[in-house]
Amino acid sequence: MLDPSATPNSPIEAQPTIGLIGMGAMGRMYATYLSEGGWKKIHVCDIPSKYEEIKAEYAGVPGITVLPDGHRVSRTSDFIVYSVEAEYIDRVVAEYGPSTKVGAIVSAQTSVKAPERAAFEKHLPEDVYIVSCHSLHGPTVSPHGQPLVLIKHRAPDWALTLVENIFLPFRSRHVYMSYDEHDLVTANTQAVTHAAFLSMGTAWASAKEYPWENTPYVGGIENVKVNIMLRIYSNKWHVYAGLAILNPSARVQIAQYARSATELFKLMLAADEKALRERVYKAREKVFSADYGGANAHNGRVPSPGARTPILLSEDTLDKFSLAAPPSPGSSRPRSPKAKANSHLSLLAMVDCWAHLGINPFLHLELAATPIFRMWIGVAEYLFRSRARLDAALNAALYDVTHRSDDLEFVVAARGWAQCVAFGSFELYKDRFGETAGFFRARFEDAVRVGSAMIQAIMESSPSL
Ligand SMILES: NC(=O)C1=CN([C@@H]2O[C@H](COP(=O)(O)OP(=O)(O)OC[C@H]3O[C@@H](n4cnc5c(N)ncnc54)[C@H](OP(=O)(O)O)[C@@H]3O)[C@@H](O)[C@H]2O)C=CC1
Ligand SMILES: O=C(O)C(=O)Cc1ccc(O)cc1
Repeated sequence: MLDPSATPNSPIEAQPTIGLIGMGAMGRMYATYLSEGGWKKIHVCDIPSKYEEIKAEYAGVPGITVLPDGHRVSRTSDFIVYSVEAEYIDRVVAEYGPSTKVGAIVSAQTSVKAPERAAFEKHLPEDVYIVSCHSLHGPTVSPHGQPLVLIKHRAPDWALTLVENIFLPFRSRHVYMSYDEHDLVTANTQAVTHAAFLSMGTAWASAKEYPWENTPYVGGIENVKVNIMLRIYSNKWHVYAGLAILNPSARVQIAQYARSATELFKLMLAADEKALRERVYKAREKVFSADYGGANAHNGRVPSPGARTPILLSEDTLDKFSLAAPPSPGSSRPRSPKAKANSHLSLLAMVDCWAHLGINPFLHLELAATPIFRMWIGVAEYLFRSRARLDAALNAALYDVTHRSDDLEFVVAARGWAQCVAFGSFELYKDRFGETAGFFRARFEDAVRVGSAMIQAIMESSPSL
């Protein structure tokens, strides 16, 4: 093992060679920003069979050299980032890790860190350092201003400084965590949020319903739900499967989400107004009151939700980000009919789940929120901040039976996703994901475009976030 105290200053030259193993969506995004940021020696590879194709694609791109495989990248690079499927990280590090250049710094983009850490500790030589990373956003979101988690696991200070400098072109906000903290935070934020959106998508697909065509629900925060659901289903299934199945904390959160949805739905079926109101108000108090002190609240550093500007824009502004067909020339689209309240089971269950698990979403919002998690809190606070809106949802949930079939589909979907994650089956996850994604595929292109514009507008409207 290198002695960090013996190497107080970086022995690596001013233009380090940066290695990227895995040139999928994230590897490519890293290559683009590092190249545009002026780094001159970026060695990249994907699996050997894609060598010629990637070489042709990157011919002439400043700074980038495509190599045939991870051995060549590992042997020649001072800083290496693996951006491969979480499910394969052990296999890939086992193969290329032993080729790592002496004294290099090794990192990975994996969304769940437990298997990555195990792979690094098992397969990397002792004379290399580990400073890992995780960009908390998808490949189509600009990294500017987004959180970039940095994990100094086995390294001297200069190595962390070097990694920070290499990533400067991203203009991301660096967030420092340990491997364990990372997995707990991302279980609380990403995994359970994705479970909610995956369930919405599966419920709509099972009901053979395109939600943007279902007029009672179209517009406002419903646009946020639909756009984000589609954004998730248009991404790679393995990203969501990995961070849910391989993160032990995530199972607990996802199971609680399904339990919350089921229990609330049973109260709705029984028309037990008293119990439902008590439970939902209690959750609201716990999650949204200023003096909330849940298990994850850190020394009173929790910002008061009442003191913050709400995350979401007005409903009128959100109406613009719709996937519904544009009005024909000369006619104006009627204002979205919002008179019909939605039972909002997916949101009631989310706040109930946060309350049960002692998760303070606002603390995560400050430190390490992905854009999707940010939107989701925004939707939840939109409903829960207003007693009138919340009561309208509860009345709809209890007494408007037209919501029952959608709510039933949602509960079945949430339970199915939770069971799939609990079983730890990548195959089942892939099949479930693919089936729902197939139902929505035709709208992915539009959804990514409209969703990116919506995320951008929401970010710009709340500069403090
Ligand atoms: N997409 C996202 O929103 C985010 C993803 N992440 C994480 O980043 C990592 C990569 O995700 P993403 O880029 O989206 O996924 P992709 O599937 O787009 O990219 C992964 C790439 O790694 C390649 N690969 C697999 N094995 C090897 C190997 N032995 N040598 C070289 N390349 C290999 C894959 O090839 P093949 O396809 O042939 O298997 C693929 O091209 C994942 O761990 C994910 O959790 C992190 C933040 C955001
Ligand atoms: O914002 C989200 O939650 C996304 O879905 C995009 C995403 C996916 C995986 C990550 O590790 C980080 C971000």
